Amino acid sequence: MRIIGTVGLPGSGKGEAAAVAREEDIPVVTMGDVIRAETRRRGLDPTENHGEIAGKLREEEGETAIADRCIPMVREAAEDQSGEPVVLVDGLRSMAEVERFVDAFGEDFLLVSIEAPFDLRAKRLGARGREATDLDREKLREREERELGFGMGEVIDAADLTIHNDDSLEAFREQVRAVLEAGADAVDEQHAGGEHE
Ligand SMILES: Nc1ncnc2c1ncn2[C@@H]1O[C@H](COP(=O)(O)OP(=O)(O)OP(=O)(O)O)[C@@H](O)[C@H]1O
Repeated sequence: MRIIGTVGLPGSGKGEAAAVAREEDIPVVTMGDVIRAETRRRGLDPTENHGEIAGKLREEEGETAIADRCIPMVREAAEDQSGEPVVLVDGLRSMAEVERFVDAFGEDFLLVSIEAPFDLRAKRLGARGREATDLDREKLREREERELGFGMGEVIDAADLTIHNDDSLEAFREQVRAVLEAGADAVDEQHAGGEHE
């Protein structure tokens, strides 16, 4: 079994990595979806109250509230597969969450950091234009600081391997496919990264 967790600042390419997994029929558990579902359950608007509910869940149920809800979903997605199961978990944000996944899956859990410089992420998000914040560099900075406040910087530093997403989209997708197929072994073969510059 291989459980691949991704971490990355806004616009780094996590959604794109999840799209590659889906194309390969690899199930994706999106931590943000768990928060969106909870926001809706509380009768609130997921586009406006997402950050607030993420914080509330952690306050009410502890730091691993979101990871705790994801783990049974990951197990179920793995059990549904024949052969060697692979599941992608999109969007880990704190070391408490990482530790929860390591407790649950041990060596089968691989933490992958997706990295790109701020200007490139701002440009790509501007082109994506999915949310109002995509077009606003200041809002991007604010979002980034909030994420780092949850401890994302430590998670990035703790990653087992790094994919540098500073080339073409096709080059990035190729690296993601290699990691999905071979896990950490993909790094030596594909030069998918691993060293911080
Ligand atoms: N190497 C690349 N070249 C060009 N465009 C890219 C590249 N990587 C990602 N993109 C595009 O940049 C945008 C941001 O990527 P993506 O949506 O995957 O980021 P994300 O990490 O999921 O961001 P967020 O956390 O803000 O949702 C998307 O439109 C994606 O298609």
